[in-house]
Amino acid sequence: MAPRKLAAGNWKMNGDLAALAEIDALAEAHPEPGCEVLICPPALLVHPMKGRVGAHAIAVGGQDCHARASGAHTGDISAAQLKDAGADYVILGHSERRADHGETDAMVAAKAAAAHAAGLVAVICVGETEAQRDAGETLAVIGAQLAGSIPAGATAANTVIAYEPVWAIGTGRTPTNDQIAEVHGFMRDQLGGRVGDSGNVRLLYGGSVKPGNAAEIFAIGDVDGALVGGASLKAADFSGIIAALEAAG
Ligand SMILES: O=C(CO)COP(=O)(O)O
Repeated sequence: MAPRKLAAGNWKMNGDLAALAEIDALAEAHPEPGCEVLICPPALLVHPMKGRVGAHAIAVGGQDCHARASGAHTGDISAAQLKDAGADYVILGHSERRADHGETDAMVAAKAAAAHAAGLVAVICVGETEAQRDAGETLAVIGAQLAGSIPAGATAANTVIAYEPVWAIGTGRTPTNDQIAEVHGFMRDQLGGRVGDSGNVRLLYGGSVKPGNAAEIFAIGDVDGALVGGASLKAADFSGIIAALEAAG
């Protein structure tokens, strides 16, 4: 059976063909990773990255897809096209997409349904802003995002949930362990009855995860891995996070 825990890298709008050398370094550092390893580069790099990965156990994913299978949608990419290019995953509903492109929960759910139809695992992102946390609305916000963003037919096999507090992304700030544990426990409860095999859905934490704080975060109950931005760009950094997840068992 494949390892259940997941170390996922989100390169965002970073990287070029030369950056694919990081894949070689990662594969060398983790010839047989004890957790699942995923990198989501910009769409243009999905196919060359998949080629670079070769037979190594590193999965490749997209960072967004359109809700439709094909058609007159200039500049967009379908889930089937990502799959065709070698992707096995797609990140959906990242807070940067929600902010920059006005993506709503309903749009994220439609994209996730398209991803499932194309055979991709959807990594659905949720998370509160700092103002929402300060107002005591965190669980209400996360509950509403989960209710609206997860499509019918979601299961532990085709869906991963990433909790990414907006205020922790790229800031070097992270929630306390208790705050992460509270949200992850809440999410596990919310998935019950709504997502198939909900106890096995991978729940990732994302937001300023680094080699130096990864072990502490992975020791928190119901944290099944991480969605990593900046620290996924260099193999040396991402490797430290993968090692921490492997050690967490
Ligand atoms: O948004 C993130 C991953 O999707 C987190 O980004 P950072 O790890 O750079 O904070």
